Formats: sequence, structure tokens, C-alpha cells
Amino acid sequence: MAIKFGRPIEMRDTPRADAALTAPRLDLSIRPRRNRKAEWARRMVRENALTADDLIWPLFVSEGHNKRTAVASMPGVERLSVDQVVREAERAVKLDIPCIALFPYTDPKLRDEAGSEAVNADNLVCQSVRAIKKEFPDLGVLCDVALDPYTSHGHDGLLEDGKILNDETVAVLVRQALVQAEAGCDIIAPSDMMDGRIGAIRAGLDAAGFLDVQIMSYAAKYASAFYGPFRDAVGSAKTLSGDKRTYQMDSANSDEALREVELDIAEGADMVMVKPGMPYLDILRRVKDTFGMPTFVYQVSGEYAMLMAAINTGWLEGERTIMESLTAFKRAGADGILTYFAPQAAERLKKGS
Ligand SMILES: NCc1[nH]cc(CCC(=O)O)c1CC(=O)O
Ligand SMILES: [Mg+2]
Repeated sequence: MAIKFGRPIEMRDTPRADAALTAPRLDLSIRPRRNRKAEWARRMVRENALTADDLIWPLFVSEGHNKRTAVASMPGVERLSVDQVVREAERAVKLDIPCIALFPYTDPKLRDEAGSEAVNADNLVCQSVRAIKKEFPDLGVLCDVALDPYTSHGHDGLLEDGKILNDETVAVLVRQALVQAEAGCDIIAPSDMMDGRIGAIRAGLDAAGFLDVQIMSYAAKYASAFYGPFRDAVGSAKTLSGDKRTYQMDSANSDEALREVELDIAEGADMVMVKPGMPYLDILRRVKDTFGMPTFVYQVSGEYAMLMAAINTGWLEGERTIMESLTAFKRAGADGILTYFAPQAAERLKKGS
């Protein structure tokens, strides 16, 4: 049974009528409940607020025209052909969402060992960026940099003899970032977790004259089971051989996240990210407190799937659960949130409380 929230029960200062329940008055000078007695009072002492400015909306692009394909493990999320991505970009603009993030579902025929489609200046992501920027130049566009949507083995880097090559991968990532920047991408977001990629991408962008293209580093990205539905969406779930634990972080570690973030800042990251979100709020708080950088968090596909599964069965109440989960990120120090709930949250915020 879903819990139904009606009119809140608010405290009034009217003297109590004689009632069956009586008790000697407690001698309390401090009663924290006073500051919660009514909505106006709660609003006055509220410490954190979610606004549309906090939202980054991830979208999945696929081939075709006027085409939308449901992603089974992410109810409500679809893969969109480029023209449809532009329609969602329009929705983002209308909802005051400042930025969208693009992820491709690459035709399996175009995937190869080297992830060559990643550096094709006319790949789905680049096509989308151009189409969006033509109609909505003032909407921020973030592009993920990593090879997994393009490789036949589903890894974020180049694979040789069962090993993910670091420096060789970084060289390809620099080229991937460059085609995205040339297409008009505003924020390059490397999600691959290779060592040294932020510095190399910054140098590559600068050498090509893209001095103002920002870098949001997936700096503390964990090897997480919560990415499952995303791999379904980009089509790498079936192809992925092995796991990503030689490059993504061990979920048992916390100090290591600070060392990773420190390196990416030193290499030129403008913004840093912690990922996943809800199971890693402690990391988010440490990163924000330690560095004071613009700090983002990714409420990943598995978190979305988990909440939607419970919402769709009626076990959780949708709107309140979504808003609570997003406000928790603000409380933990996030300056912004990548979330598949971005449009729902923005619509809710537009309506007001
Ligand atoms: N490097 C690709 C990438 N970029 C964002 C996500 C996950 C996003 C999500 O789960 O919503 C992943 C998956 C992965 O690393 O396997
Ligand atoms: Mg690193």
C-alpha cells in the first residue's frame, strides 16, 4: 500500500480540550518541534533547496528518424533518434534545465575492438550536438567521453591480452573529446577512469583552440552494480566481457576518492563528479568539504530503476520519493545532479509547493 499524504497535521496554540489522554507537562525549555509547526515555519528554517538549476538531464541517442525505443530496465526512459533528442532539448529549455548529457546507442555493426566510431566526427553524439546547438544555442550540452558505447567488448578503454591499456586509451579519448568539441559540445565529461586523461584532454582542447570548453571529470567513479540498466540502454550489457574493476574504483574505498579528485583538479578539471549517488553520499560530502570545487553527483541508472520499480508497484509514492532523493544530494553538498528524473523534478519545481 502506498502511503498517502494529505493535508499536513499542523500544531495550533489553541488550549487543548479535555481529552482522555493526559500527562504531567514535561519541563522542557527546548522543544525542537516548534520550528516544524507549520509549512511557513518549516520553510523559514529549511537549510537546502533543490532548484531547476541543479539538474543535468541524461538522454540516450539512437539511429533513425522520429523513433523512440523503450529501455526495458529503465521504465519511462527511451532511446531517441536525433530529431527526438532535439524535441527533448526543447523540453529542457522550457523547464529551465540548464544542461543535458548525451549517451549513444551505437549500432552493433559499428562497434569494433578499437571503438573507432568514438572518433567519427559524424557519430550520433556529434550529430545530436550540432542539431541541438542549431535550435537551442543557449542550452548547455555535456558529452560523455569513454569508449564503452563503441567497443565490441564493452570496455571504456582499449583491450589487449585481457588488459585495459591506459596511455593508448587516453590518446583515443583526446581525439573523441576533440570531435565532440568541434561539434559544439560545452562540457567534456570523461567517464573512463584512465589515469592522466584530464590533463591530456585539457592539453588537446587547448592546442586546438577550445580554451572555453569545460571539463567535468567523473573523478570518483566506482565499479558499481548500479550501472546495469545504463549498459542495457547503450547496448553494452550483452557485450561486456569481465568487469571494470581495474579502472573504476573499489566501492570499499573513501580516501582513494580524495586522491583521485585531487589529481583531476591538478590536471585541469573545472568540475568534479561522484558516481553513483545515493550509496555514495559520504564520498560526496568529503569531496565537497575537502576541495570546495563545483561538485556534481550522478544518480545512476540503477538508482532510477530501483526507485521506479517501487513507484510503479505503488510501494513508494513517486513525487515525494523523487524529490527527497534529489534533496538528499543537495544536503550532502552537491552543486548539481545528473538524474533521469530531471524533467519530472523540474515540472514539480515549476508548479511550486
Ligand atoms: N563509461 C560509461 C558510463 N558513463 C555513465 C555510466 C553509467 C550511468 C548510469 O548508470 O546511469 C557509464 C557506465 C559504466 O561505466 O559502465
Ligand atoms: Mg583518476
